[in-house]
Amino acid sequence: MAGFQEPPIKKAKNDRTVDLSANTSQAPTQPSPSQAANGHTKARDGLGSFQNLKHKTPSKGTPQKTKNPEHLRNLLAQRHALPIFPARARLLEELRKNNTVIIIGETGSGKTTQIPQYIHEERLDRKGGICVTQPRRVAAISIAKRVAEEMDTNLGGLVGYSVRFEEAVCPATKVKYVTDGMLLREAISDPLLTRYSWILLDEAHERTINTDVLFGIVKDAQKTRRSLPGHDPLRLLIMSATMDVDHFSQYFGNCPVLYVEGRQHPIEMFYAKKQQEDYVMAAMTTVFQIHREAPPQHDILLFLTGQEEIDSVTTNLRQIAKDGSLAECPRLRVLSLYAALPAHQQLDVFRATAEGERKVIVSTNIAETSITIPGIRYVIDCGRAKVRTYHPGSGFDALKVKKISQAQAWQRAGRAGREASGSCYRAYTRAEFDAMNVNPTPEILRSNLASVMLQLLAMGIKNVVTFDFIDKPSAELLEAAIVQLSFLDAVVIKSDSLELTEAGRKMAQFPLEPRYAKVILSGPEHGCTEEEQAANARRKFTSVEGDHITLLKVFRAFKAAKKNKMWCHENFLNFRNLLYATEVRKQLVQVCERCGVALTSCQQKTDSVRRCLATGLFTSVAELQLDGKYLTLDTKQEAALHPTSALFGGKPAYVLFTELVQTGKAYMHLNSIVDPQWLHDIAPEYFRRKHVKR
Ligand SMILES: Nc1ncnc2c1ncn2[C@@H]1O[C@H](COP(=O)(O)OP(=O)(O)OP(=O)(O)O)[C@@H](O)[C@H]1O
Repeated sequence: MAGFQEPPIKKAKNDRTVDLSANTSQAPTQPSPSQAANGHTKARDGLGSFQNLKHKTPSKGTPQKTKNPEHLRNLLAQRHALPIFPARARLLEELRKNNTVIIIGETGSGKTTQIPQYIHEERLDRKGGICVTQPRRVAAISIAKRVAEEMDTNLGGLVGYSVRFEEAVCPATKVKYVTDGMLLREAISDPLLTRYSWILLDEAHERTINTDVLFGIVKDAQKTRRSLPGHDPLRLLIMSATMDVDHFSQYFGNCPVLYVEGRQHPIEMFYAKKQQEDYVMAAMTTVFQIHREAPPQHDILLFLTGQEEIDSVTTNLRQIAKDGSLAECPRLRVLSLYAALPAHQQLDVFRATAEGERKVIVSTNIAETSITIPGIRYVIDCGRAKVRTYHPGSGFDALKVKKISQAQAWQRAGRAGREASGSCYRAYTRAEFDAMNVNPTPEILRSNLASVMLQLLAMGIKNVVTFDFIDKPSAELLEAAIVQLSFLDAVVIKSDSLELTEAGRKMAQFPLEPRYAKVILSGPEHGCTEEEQAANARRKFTSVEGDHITLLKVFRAFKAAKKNKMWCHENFLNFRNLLYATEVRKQLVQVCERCGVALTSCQQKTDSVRRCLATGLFTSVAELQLDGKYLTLDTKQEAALHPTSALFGGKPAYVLFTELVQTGKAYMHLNSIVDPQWLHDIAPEYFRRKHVKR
């Protein structure tokens, strides 16, 4: 990189905030984590216990870890050194007084890990558990692990987590970290969220679609619980390091805003002296500058935009690390981190480095918020992220690299300086930073809303259009979702409301997009429920490895090989990914059983599988034109087969695609050949209007 300058940075504090750090000399004497856990064990079967979900740990009582007193003392000292600790008493006082509060505190001040523990230690969770949402699964899992350690309890006991297709909870779980999507799902069966006394919506500034919908759900649940006799109050905490405080406070009935001052470890900020033409090159150069100078075990976190870029940079970094001129430097362990990696691989980044080693983690914005990665002292921020925007008119998702917001830049910087002082290198100038948007655009204003709308309907919210959104999506987006759901026969449109059909009700039970749920529900009709689950299971963790039937064959072969690790190795298949697919499939089978969907298999008749896929994805079909190009039937958009597709190079007349993504050109991902006659059978009116020949 051309060089960095170091301007003074100090975030302005909002005028309306209450500074909790004032008057903090009277820090309370806390019970030790183990005392707190023990004390709580007695109350484990009280009203506040969670529903009995899948157990990863023994469900009897609150399992205790083998104690290591010194380690515990050390953890307790770390907790006491956090900026939030001196504010504990005042914070709790405010929480007792107010049913809803907004908490703003610097990254690393201790909001996510400490506040739930304070609530628990004071036994304010006697009547219901504490649920903390996170936008991402890797955060939910890793924070739950840390908090379980601090509370000296096994993960899945007093402290647990629940993310899609994976959870570690038991009836005694009191502090539960969940993805926002999971809490939304829970609200379908329990709209008043009765098993919780406390809901903490963390990283509110990120404005993920699920968190935005949760704002409305929890606000309504709180109001209804207040008005119904026999319900305990629902306490809400909205947390972040940076957010549009006035907007949020207004939405939540002018609730108070509490400000936790200070950070534990300083972060030195560096900006590029001049604008960088090639941010990837600039970032890589910075990695090696740091690598040459920093002591081993001072690790580096590099933020880039997407999987392909990250894969290419990790390959390059590994290559360059072999260079003779770096022989004196620590060994370099280069790791990738992005959403498409399976959970176990994502969690690899948390493993400490060996002696004489340095790890470099090259990540998307998946590592931007909440997490503490041990060892990270340096953050390099490219200032960009890949942003998905749905275009209702053309029906495709555009995936574009865009500048991040200032709030995101602060979050990225906040991943350094968590265990000790750190540095953040911004591959952009101070002027470029100043020109960034203050906050990111809420996802709900730029996403396909079909899934969310189905969930709201399943919760009994009849008029989705008048739902109390903090920021209302456009009429065009809402309309597009209604059209998609009615094509899937999930809803019927009545004069002023939407009504869920029986099929729609079932679709809402699946932790999948409505169109994939529809595919599974059509399984029995085509005698292939089992195959659909396999294909869907595989789809969860890979986007570009092949097409539906190829994946199905892989999955069947894996089962036939008795899930053998060596077999996977010999066939260049990822064993753990296939195991994960098996697990996902098992869970989808459970949902099918709950919904009364018969399990059938079409064996070798794989055209039934493709036909079944078309029942859910029939609006995602492209037709070959005379000039050899494809046009989507739905919106007449030009699209190409992605080079990774098994169909690439061939010219089938009709192609069903799973995803249409515009990166420069619009590419169809994960494709299957379909017969136009099937399309007419599935949705005659739709395809007649599209002039599809039989
Ligand atoms: N897995 C971990 N290993 C080591 N230290 C940790 C771990 N998790 C948390 N910590 C320590 O606890 C501190 C507080 O973390 P916490 O996630 O509660 O902060 P936060 O205020 O919620 O930050 P953010 O806004 O970035 O989410 C961290 O800065 C770090 O010192």
